[in-house]
Amino acid sequence: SLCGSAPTLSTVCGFDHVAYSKSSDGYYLSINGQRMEDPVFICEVLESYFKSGCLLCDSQVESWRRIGEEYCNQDFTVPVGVKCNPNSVDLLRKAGRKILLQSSANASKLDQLTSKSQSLKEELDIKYSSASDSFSLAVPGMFLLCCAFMCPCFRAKRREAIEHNVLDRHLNSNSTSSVEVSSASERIPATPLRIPPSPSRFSLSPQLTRIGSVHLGINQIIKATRNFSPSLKLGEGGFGAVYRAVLPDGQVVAIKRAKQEQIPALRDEFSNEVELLAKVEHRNLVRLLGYTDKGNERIIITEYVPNGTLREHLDGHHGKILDFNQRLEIAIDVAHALTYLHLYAEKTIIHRDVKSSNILLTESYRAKVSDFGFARTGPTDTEQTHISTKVKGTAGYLDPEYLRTYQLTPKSDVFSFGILLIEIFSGRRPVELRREKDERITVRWAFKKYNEGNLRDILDPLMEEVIDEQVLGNILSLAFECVAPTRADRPDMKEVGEQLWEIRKEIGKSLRRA
Ligand SMILES: Nc1ncnc2c1ncn2[C@@H]1O[C@H](COP(=O)(O)OP(=O)(O)OP(=O)(O)O)[C@@H](O)[C@H]1O
Repeated sequence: SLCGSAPTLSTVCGFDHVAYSKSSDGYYLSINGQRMEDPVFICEVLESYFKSGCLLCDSQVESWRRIGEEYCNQDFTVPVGVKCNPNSVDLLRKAGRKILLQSSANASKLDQLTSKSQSLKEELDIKYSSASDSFSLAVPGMFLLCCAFMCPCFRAKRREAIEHNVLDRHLNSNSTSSVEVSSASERIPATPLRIPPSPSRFSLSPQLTRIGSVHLGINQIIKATRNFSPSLKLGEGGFGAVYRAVLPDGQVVAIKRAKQEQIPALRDEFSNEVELLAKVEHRNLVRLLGYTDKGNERIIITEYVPNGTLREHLDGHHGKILDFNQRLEIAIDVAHALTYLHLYAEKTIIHRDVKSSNILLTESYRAKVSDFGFARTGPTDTEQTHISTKVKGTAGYLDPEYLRTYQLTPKSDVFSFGILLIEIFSGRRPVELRREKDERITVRWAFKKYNEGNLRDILDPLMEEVIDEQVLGNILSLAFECVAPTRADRPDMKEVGEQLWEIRKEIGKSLRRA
């Protein structure tokens, strides 16, 4: 069978190091040390190999063809005139250049960006155990970095995993969960800039017991939440369940209780959230009021934000649909919150998990950024441009450069914000696997529409207003700047906030003129 012969399925076709390995859960492909898993682009890329002539050089071409047939349900016929090309890297590069000439520089950047972030997104969705035996093949990086293959023999199992992890997460549930790539810290990124993981995650200090304005013992918390009554449960995230509670003085708070079974593993996350929340005070950030770190309980008490999450509103779960101005105000609020974290908090704070389910809304539709479970303090030393750390965050919002290098900077939040901005105005989640193939990656789909001049197609169809195309264009081009594949090309959060503010001012002026 194909899988039986899989370890001999080796191709030399370029310069990237690609390992086809076996682990306890089946076969997988990794490129330059990165495990890859991408059901969306897999067939596109396979096709591109055939078209380039790359796979034709491979004695295993028949096996590859069978993968195409079985996995993609497609017959990858080789285009007439294409011959085995051992230098297909050049060929692919030329193809790349042609694309570059055809579209704007941004278009090509975005192409790389979306494909990379998508493949890595999938990688994040499924955690693997480490590989046992492996072999290598080399293929053109430009395409392969974007994508991955699957052996048909592990297809069924993989599909199950993908369906479970990705479809459930993105389609069947209303929230997108945060994940951690636990193997990341073990990998050596290909960068001379890498520094050892920073010990800057400071531990709980005695002063912290004095933080916040709410001091409750565990018994008082049990009373306030009616023994963590399911009827008071607001939701559940990676850290644990969140309850609404009324304190004896009438104050309404949110109580976040760590999952019992995960307390040892959550210790870092708990202290992280507490310490960071304790240091921030901004009207667009959820305020920490108190915490309990006793015995077998880890509990955080925060300000209660009464109007649900941004994602729920985009899904129409709260009845009224957010109008254009409300969406713009929400985007500005989030930009302000992140600017504060990056620039004005006691230390640079990188949120690392900016997403629509972490944006809570007040009754007047002002946004508050919550969930600091993954937040990290940024570089402390002015010489230092980044910190190196495990990759954490949520699939679809993750900065591809951070994924590749494990170097975290505030620009990773800028990337997530760009994805969020498109989500806010399109209503679409970053990844929607139930859509047509070319619409699944929202940022890619939006960029195509934008380039074709069909800006209005991007707008959330639930919004009934007619939006000025110039305004919409300005918002979208800002979002595309934020999601530039390299952080150097992204604006910082302060500039983003200022640009959004300008856009709002322009809207005000044109309304006055009308
Ligand atoms: N301060 C709050 N006020 C009101 N509701 C809240 C508050 N904090 C959280 N919630 C509700 O509880 C839910 C779970 O929140 P939590 O921050 O634990 O997880 P999440 O962001 O949905 O997921 P993950 O932990 O995977 O990022 C939220 O979706 C929201 O509905």
